[in-house]
Amino acid sequence: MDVSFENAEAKFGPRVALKCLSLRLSERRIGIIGLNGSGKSTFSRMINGLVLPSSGRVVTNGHETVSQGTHVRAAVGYVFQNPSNQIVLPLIKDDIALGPQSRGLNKQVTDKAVRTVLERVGITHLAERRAHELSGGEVQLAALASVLVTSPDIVIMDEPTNQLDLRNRKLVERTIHELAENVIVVSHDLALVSGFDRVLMFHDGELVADGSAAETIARYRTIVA
Ligand SMILES: Nc1ncnc2c1ncn2[C@@H]1O[C@H](COP(=O)(O)OP(=O)(O)OP(=O)(O)O)[C@@H](O)[C@H]1O
Repeated sequence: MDVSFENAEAKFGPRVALKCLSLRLSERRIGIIGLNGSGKSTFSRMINGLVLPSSGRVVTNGHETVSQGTHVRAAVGYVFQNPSNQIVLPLIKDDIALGPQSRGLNKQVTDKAVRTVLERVGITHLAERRAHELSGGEVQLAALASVLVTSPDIVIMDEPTNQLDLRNRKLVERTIHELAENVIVVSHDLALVSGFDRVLMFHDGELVADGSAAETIARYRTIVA
């Protein structure tokens, strides 16, 4: 992964959601923490071009997010805060098949890719299930499978353990830790990011801490204390 923010700022109307920021991300596992409304999701959405900079630029794996959005989105898979919204087809296996199908892969190759990713995420038993029947943890894993099947270099997950019970949280946490892809996780779950290579903390739209997980989490505790 190679992500650069070059004097990048994000505004929604007059409101600055992310203040001017320059940094480079190359670590394999990056956590993003901070209070509600601090700019975490905005920052993570700028990496895949969902939010475009109002000034400056963001370059993801060599592609500028404004002018090369298609390349950026191919490189970055995004699991949203409410992943049930990103599962669009009733059956989980059909939804996961959408990615390979949209790349023009034939049925045989698509079916194999779907089987492989279901096994990888440990949800083969959910293939024929309907999204609205699944638990929160199962939905997270199904959305993750839909993203992984497109072979992204970077996977961003926004609040992946939010509202999960302890068992599902552990399941999702273990799955994230086993991913071979580069991972960026936005979370209020400090335990989840505590083993990551680098953790950033935002406060009021500003990057206020950037370092090891232990350093940044310690700083976060001083802010919420
Ligand atoms: N599409 C939008 N339009 C207008 N304002 C927005 C939009 N998205 C975010 N904001 C504002 O930008 C600021 C940062 O929001 P953001 O979602 O990045 O925060 P966050 O740290 O991810 O919050 P949370 O932990 O609650 O998810 C907030 O004040 C929010 O209201």
